[in-house]
Amino acid sequence: VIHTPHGEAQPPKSFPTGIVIGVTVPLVTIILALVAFWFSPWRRRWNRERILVDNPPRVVHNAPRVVDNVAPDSHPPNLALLTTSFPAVGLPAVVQATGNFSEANIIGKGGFSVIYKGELDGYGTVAVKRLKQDSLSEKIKGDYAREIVLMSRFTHANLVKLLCYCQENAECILVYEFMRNRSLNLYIFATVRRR
Ligand SMILES: Nc1ncnc2c1ncn2[C@@H]1O[C@H](COP(=O)(O)OP(=O)(O)OP(=O)(O)O)[C@@H](O)[C@H]1O
Repeated sequence: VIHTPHGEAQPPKSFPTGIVIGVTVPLVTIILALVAFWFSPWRRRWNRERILVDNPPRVVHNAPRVVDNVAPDSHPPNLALLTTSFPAVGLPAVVQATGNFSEANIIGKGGFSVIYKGELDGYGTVAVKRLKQDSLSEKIKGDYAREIVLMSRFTHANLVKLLCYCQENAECILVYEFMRNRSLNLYIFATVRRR
């Protein structure tokens, strides 16, 4: 209570409601938008794009062409793959590496794939990303081919290395270097945050 010179008691002055609402509502909206963005797939894509923009591709000129790696009796490779130079691996080798895609070797699940840990001849410990058969739409196959074309041209500390691929018997499989002990997100996003 505030006392005037005349001794009359006056109620304490508060901020006008309009100002309080005018400041609080935009502030809360901005905070909610930031939280939503932080957990959204857009942030992941944005981070990936920043890595690619900051680090232009290093084109590999001397790797063997994909077409040289395709066994004569296997399916013809996707057209997009012919434009790249990248090692393919046979399905029997991947089956052996993952213990016939054993449940015990599953280390992760993606939206369209299951990821297995494996020991692949010539590569050592690897992560095998096997696209789910029920997810193999034309779009997903296109994304798979694009991932091979793009990843075969990039080498960067923040990108998990794609070692080879397997496209046989309707299987679409990507073989990556195995990242030990930690979530991939930590590898992918950590350096971007430090910048
Ligand atoms: N190279 C790797 N080394 C170790 N673990 C891996 C590797 N790749 C994937 N994983 C494991 O699998 C999980 C899912 O992988 P990832 O995030 O690549 O799937 P995704 O991109 O969601 O899949 P999709 O393309 O099907 O949507 C990861 O969180 C991680 O635990």
